Amino acid sequence: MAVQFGGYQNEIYLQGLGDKLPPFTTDPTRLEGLARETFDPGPFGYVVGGAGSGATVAANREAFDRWRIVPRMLTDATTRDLGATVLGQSMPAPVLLAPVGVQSIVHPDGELATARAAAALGITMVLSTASSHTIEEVAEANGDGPRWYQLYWPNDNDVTISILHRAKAAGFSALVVTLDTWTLAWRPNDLDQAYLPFIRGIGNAVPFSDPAFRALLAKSPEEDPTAAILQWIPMFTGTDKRWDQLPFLREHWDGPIVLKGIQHVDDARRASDAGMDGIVVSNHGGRQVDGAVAALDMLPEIAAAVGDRLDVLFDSGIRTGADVVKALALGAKAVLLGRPYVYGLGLGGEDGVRHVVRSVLADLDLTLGLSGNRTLADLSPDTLRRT
Ligand SMILES: Cc1cc2nc3c(=O)[nH]c(=O)nc-3n(C[C@H](O)[C@H](O)[C@H](O)COP(=O)(O)O)c2cc1C
Ligand SMILES: O=C(O)C(=O)c1ccccc1
Repeated sequence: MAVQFGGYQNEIYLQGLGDKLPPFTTDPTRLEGLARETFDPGPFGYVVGGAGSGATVAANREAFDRWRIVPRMLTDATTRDLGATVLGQSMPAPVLLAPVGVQSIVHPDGELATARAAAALGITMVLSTASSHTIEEVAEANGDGPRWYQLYWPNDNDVTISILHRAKAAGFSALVVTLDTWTLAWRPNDLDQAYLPFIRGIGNAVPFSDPAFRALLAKSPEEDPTAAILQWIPMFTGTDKRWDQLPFLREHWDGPIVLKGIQHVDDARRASDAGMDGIVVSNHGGRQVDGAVAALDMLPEIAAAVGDRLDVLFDSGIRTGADVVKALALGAKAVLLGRPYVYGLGLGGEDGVRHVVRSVLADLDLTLGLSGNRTLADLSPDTLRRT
């Protein structure tokens, strides 16, 4: 049975009869403003921020704005099925939670809250290598929920193997390898406040918990946390990685592998030629290359080139149900939600994440139906008009 995500609408109206309001806004585009009022300036600047002038953060949104949905009438779309199959896994909706590091900077429960919210909805979470809680703790909080692991590919092979082992043993089913963040971009929001969470020892549990990494240190992370972090940072970003090293991951990861941060069609082809199972077309939410093309603008060409050979996922700029419709119509099988759920986490912990995700999914369900589409298979470039 398809989950009727649009039911959140009725639930909210009916709760209103008992004078109960939703925890905060149901409009994900207003979350940034709410977060600005409530988060500490360091964490807020970090989450909202982008590379350089912010041109690519803005471009990601402008790209969505150039596409409009063309609704169809009198179709059989009264009840929808948002079900999707990604990497052979069936999902109740084509939305995953993007890997976001150091979530404890916005809420003490961090990734544990995100894991619980995702599990409650049956939505797949992607856990960052830069998680504030250990791989094992997040897996426990996620319970029977579906989960993937995002790798920042360490330069040290023993550390990589250790992390992959732990993720597999903890029930993470797919590996998402992020390629676009082998160093951090020039990020004026963070630089102006001299704020970088993990260098302050906030938020990243992996360096402190991983036995293979600990074995490399002269002093334990408990004795000298700064030295541990300073050794971790250059190692875990994968500066020495090249295309010909992908077989190493195949050797040490028994499951599907997805490359995240693909923006050029030739890189998408290389991923496919390397036997990857999927890609995430993404510019990291505009946080890495200022002036980079909007991720959505590259999606149609990439989907046309490799969409029949691997699963094309998308992120960077998804805010509303309509945005999900647009990305799917342009060739994505599923999308990753980024900043909106992080704002939800900061505003309301587990319930806040749940509220944001339910809002996006309800909006998606209703927008899909009202535009005349019953399933995701009904979406195509023909659903949209470029304006
Ligand atoms: C605060 C923050 C931390 C992030 N940390 C990671 C990370 O650890 N690993 C990763 O692959 N992507 C990371 N990302 C990128 C997201 O996975 C995703 O690509 C991006 O948020 C999508 O853009 P959007 O938030 O504008 O939708 C981070 C993004 C933000 C906002
Ligand atoms: O800030 C980011 O975008 C990001 O990807 C990251 C990198 C290292 C640690 C935490 C998050």
